[in-house]
Parts: sequence; structure tokens; C-alpha cells
Amino acid sequence: MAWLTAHLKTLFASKRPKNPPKRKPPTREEKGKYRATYTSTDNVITNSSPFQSQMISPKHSTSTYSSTALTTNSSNITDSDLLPIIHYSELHLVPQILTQFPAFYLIGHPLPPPPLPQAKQLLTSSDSVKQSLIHPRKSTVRGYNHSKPSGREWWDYTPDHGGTLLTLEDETFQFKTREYFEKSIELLQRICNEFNQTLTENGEKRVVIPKEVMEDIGFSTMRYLRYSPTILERTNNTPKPEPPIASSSSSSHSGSSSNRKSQQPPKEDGYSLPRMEAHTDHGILTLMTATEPSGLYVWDRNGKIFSAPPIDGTVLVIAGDLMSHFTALEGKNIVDDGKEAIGDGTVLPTVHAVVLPKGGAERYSVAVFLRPKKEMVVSKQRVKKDDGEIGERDMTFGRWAEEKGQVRGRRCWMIGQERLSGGQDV
Ligand SMILES: O=C(O)CCC(=O)C(=O)O
Ligand SMILES: [Fe+2]
Repeated sequence: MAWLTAHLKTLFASKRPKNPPKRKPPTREEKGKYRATYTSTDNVITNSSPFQSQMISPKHSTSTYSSTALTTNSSNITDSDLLPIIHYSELHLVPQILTQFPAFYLIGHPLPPPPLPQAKQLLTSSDSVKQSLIHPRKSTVRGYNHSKPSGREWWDYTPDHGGTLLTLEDETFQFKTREYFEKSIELLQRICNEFNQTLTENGEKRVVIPKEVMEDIGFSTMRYLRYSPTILERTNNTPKPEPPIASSSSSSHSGSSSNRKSQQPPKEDGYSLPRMEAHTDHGILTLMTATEPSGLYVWDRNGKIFSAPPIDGTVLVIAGDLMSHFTALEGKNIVDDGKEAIGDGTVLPTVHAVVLPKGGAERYSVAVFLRPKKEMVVSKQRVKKDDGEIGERDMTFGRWAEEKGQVRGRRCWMIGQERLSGGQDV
């Protein structure tokens, strides 16, 4: 496992990609062009959007879209930290965009409205209903789960058996859930296909993402999440100072201090706001949508943070761990070669976290995870054989996920960002 820890460190300790794409600051003319396109052409994004992210329209050259994002090296969140928005008709831009941005919004897509009402319906069901949706073997990726100290609960869809297991007995709920899941997976598979359209030097298409990802839903799933101050439970392990001697005799009942502690209202100090710790997703791609208030943040490979609020009509797409395996430099693998395997076209997994803003409102979100079968080989790993020769061993998706799970702090691969994760696993 040392290899994995070392690998995680090299991936994210690197401040810059090995061959960072050269980006020139936008000229005044380019900036003007960007504004003109934004307001006058596609008219898809309106100024009513509270977050005016950049639109990558069919008329844009790829050199234009980095204009606002390259103006600062700071990891502070500023107004100019905007994620790109691309149109469904421009999916071919995705392989390049994901090397330059940790996420993008997709507009003009064929998905039905996001099943946020269904997320609310399920996650505000009675406790007995929720208990009945817990997986018999307590799987945390199937059925209902909660994490009270993090103020969130979630439910993972089970696609097998037409989505009829561990679900609500409600036809509309089941229909809308299955429909959104299936259409989202199709969309993510289409995006994957774009990675296989790049030509090699011989003019052949380079298969970056295994074909079976496009043909099989594998271990894909969809998650409904609810973040709420009412779920939060104060679990501060810091021992409380002993009560003063004078009063201790009268209050020496055992457990009184912890009782007092649990009666305290949750303190809104960033560690006790509803949240999900910084992490990367195991799979290939994740599609997300949420209600306000948002609280979703993504990091790029240089440690720069982008806020990723919901924007009407769009979905947000981020990269999972497997994208870095699939898009590593030819002949290298990220497990053994670390930074050396990262080239201009390598997509790193997107570190992301949710922290609800202070104020008490709830947040619902839907995340669709494109994941292969557990047995799918995602890369080769070099091993020293008994006779001293170097051989290769298959790294399957299942093994990757399992070994990542054994690394302490596994979900926060980003060195130096421990504060957001609270240094804890989830
Ligand atoms: O709630 C969200 O928006 C993010 C959920 C997420 O990152 C996850 O479930 O892995
Ligand atoms: Fe995630």
C-alpha cells in the first residue's frame, strides 16, 4: 500500500502539471469577444443566472475559455473563479477542458429535470421507511445511509432488478429515478467516447477509455443526498475541563459533562456545518446537480478552488480516479510512475467537498457515478517477480477502490487541504 500513499502524494504535491498547457493572458480584444459572445449569440445563459460562468459556445475557440480562470494563482475564491459552461453539441471539447478545469457545466443536454423532488421525498420519509432501505449487509453504496456528525444522509440507487430493490414503493418515484439514472449514464458514456476520438500518429483512433465502459453500466449508481443542520450531531471529542472543585461534589454524577456536551447546539465553525469532506470519486465520471444553498467546491490541479453552485438547466461533470489511469501517458502508469505519467492530456481526479453555508437551510443533491465492473482492469502495475524479473499485474477497479479505502485520509488526496477534510475519513 506504500505505493498508493506515495502515488497520492506525488499526484497532488505537484503544484503544476508536468507540461502545463501554455496559456497566454487574454488580450483586450479576446476579452471583448468573450463578452460579446456571452451576451449576444447563444442566449442560452441569461443574466438571471446568479453565477455568470463562462460559456463555451460553438463559436468559441478553445483559447478563449481560459480567460477569466487564468488571471490569478491564488487559492482564494474570487469572483473570477468561474467554471466553464459547454453546450451539448460541443462534447468534443471535454477531453481538453478536463485537463484545464476540474469541472464543467453542461447545457442543452437531453436529460429530464433532475430528480431533486424525489431526493427530498425519500430523504424526508419516516425513520422506519429509511431504516427499511438500509442494505442487509450495510453497504454504504447501496440503499440508505447517514453520517450524523457530518450532517448528511444519502441513498444509493440499486440499478439491478430495474431499480426495484431498496427503494420507495411509489411508481412515479421509481420511474423518475430510473429514467434520470439511465439517461445520465448514457450521457456520461457519450462523453467517455469523446476521449476515444483522438487520433494517434498513425491516424488511428486511440482507445483511451475501454470500450466496455460505453457498453455496460458496470457498477454505476446514482446517489440522492440531503445536508441539514437537523441531522447534525455534536461529536467534539475534546475533553471538557473539569468543573471547579467547589461545585464538583454536587455535580459528580458520571456522564454529566458528556450529557451537557450533547445538549449544546451545534456550533457553526466549519467542522460542524453539514458537509462532505474533500475527496475524489472512485469511478470514471460523476454528474451532479443540487438545490441552493450550494456549498460545493472543486479544486484544480494547482490547488485553486472553484465554487460550483447549481446553475439552472445545467449539470456539473467532474472526473473520477479512473480518468487518471485511462489518460496517463502511453507506456506509463500513474501507480508506478506518479507525476511522470501525467502529460498534457492527462485528466486528474477532481477533488471536491461540500460545506453548507451558515444559516440553517437544507441542501439536496443528486450525483450519478459512472463506474465500471469491479473486475475491469483499469491499468497495469509493475511488480518484481520471485526471480527478480519485473512483471506486470492487473489493477482492477475493485482493487483500486479497496486499497484506496485502506489509506488513512484517503478521501482527501490534496496535500495541504486537510482543514476542509477535518483530517477524517468518511
Ligand atoms: O452532494 C454533492 O453535491 C456531492 C456528493 C459527492 O461528492 C459524493 O457523494 O461523492
Ligand atoms: Fe464525490
